[in-house]
Amino acid sequence: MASSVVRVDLDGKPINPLTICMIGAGGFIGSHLCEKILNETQHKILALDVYNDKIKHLLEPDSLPWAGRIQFHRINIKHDSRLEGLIKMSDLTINLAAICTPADYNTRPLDTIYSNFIDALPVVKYCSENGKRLIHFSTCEVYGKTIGSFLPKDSPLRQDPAYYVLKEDASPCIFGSIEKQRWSYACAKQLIERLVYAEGAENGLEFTIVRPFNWIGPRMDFIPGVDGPSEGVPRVLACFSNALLRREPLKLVDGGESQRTFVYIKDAIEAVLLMIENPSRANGHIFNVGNPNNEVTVRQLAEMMTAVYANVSGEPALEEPTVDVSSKEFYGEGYDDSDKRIPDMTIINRQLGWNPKTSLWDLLDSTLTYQHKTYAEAIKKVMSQPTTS
Ligand SMILES: NC(=O)c1ccc[n+]([C@@H]2O[C@H](COP(=O)([O-])OP(=O)(O)OC[C@H]3O[C@@H](n4cnc5c(N)ncnc54)[C@H](O)[C@@H]3O)[C@@H](O)[C@H]2O)c1
Ligand SMILES: O=c1ccn([C@@H]2O[C@H](COP(=O)(O)OP(=O)(O)O[C@H]3OC[C@@H](O)[C@H](O)[C@H]3O)[C@@H](O)[C@H]2O)c(=O)[nH]1
Repeated sequence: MASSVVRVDLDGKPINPLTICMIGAGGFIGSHLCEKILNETQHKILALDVYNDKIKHLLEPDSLPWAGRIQFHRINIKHDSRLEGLIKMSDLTINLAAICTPADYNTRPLDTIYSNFIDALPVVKYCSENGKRLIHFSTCEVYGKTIGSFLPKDSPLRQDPAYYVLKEDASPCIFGSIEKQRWSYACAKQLIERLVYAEGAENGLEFTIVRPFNWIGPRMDFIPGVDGPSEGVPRVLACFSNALLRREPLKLVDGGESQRTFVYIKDAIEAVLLMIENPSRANGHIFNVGNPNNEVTVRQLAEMMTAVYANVSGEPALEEPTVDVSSKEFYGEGYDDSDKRIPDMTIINRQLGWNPKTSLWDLLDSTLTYQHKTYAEAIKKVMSQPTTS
């Protein structure tokens, strides 16, 4: 519950209640951010999205303690004249709306580019023209590949952090060729970052850019055939959860050699709340938000999730828990991958004093407990239905 004690910022100054226009509030990150803001602050939320399933529990019933502080607007920002008015009514806009599943980047590159660049343009423009603060969600994918990935496999320099740690103000953005349409998303996100940055430099827009590094946890994406299309391909957490729930082998794309750092959504959301409530420390900055201590290869992630799920569900793991697939088979033509993603934490540490807390084992334990509770019965039902041939 939000306490009546006056909240203070990192410099000890009282925080006035804000009205926040949150675009994409019905998604994975948005749902956790809404929950946190409603539970712990007095801020008001104008929640914009095309869907609200993931925030239904925050909207109903009317007797909820924060009922007057969240208002849902079913809006597609591609074409809705209400957008500017809602931004004008707010102190701060947070833009989370995007197509952000890799399976779409090379198969629906136009939708990906429109969603991540063109559709975000009016949001930036309305904030700039109306003197409103903007927190824009970008991605760690803007870094693309590491410099180290271009070194010979046996080069000792590959072990040198200078060749792989990703720094907001120093690392280059390295993408593949245009035929590798995987990079359509990263490229669109990079251009909108540059636009936001330029609005800050030329027109004084007060902005913060967030680069999430694989935030994971409950409510991420969908389970194909249960709360999303059967043929849909979500991000890796939901792909692996789906396989575990169905007792099918986890698919390792191109050997599962790529590396990722995973951060627990609840840790990451704390960083976002610090940005919201400390504008003087957050404005004008780009922040990596990730957990450099939680690095694994995708193969290791599969092994850990298999072990944790066996524990959570009480069902023994499959004898052959993984299977290799090529990226062409899994994602189609034009897929490419980031090799390694370690966030440098200097800027977020210095400006906001934020550090992630949760280990990968712990976050997988709570997330897979949620997946099992939420989906195990539904999957049994789906799997017992006769398939149409
Ligand atoms: N989850 C991560 O680890 C991660 C990593 C890097 C970047 N990001 C970025 O963070 C943001 C949120 O990601 P998420 O994981 O919550 O994704 P998500 O898909 O769960 O949420 C995005 C939400 O935006 C909504 N949306 C999309 N287009 C819209 C439109 N035209 N009008 C209104 N609503 C629209 C969707 O319905 C969805 O609810 C995205 O910008 C994404 O690129 C996330
Ligand atoms: O079933 C699967 C799914 C995915 N993978 C692999 O697992 C890795 C991670 O895949 P994810 O689906 O989580 O997506 P990525 O980490 O590549 O990109 C994500 O990162 C940052 C965000 O901007 C986006 O949410 C998304 O682009 C990739 O190497 C992918 O090839 C598998 O091996 N098997």
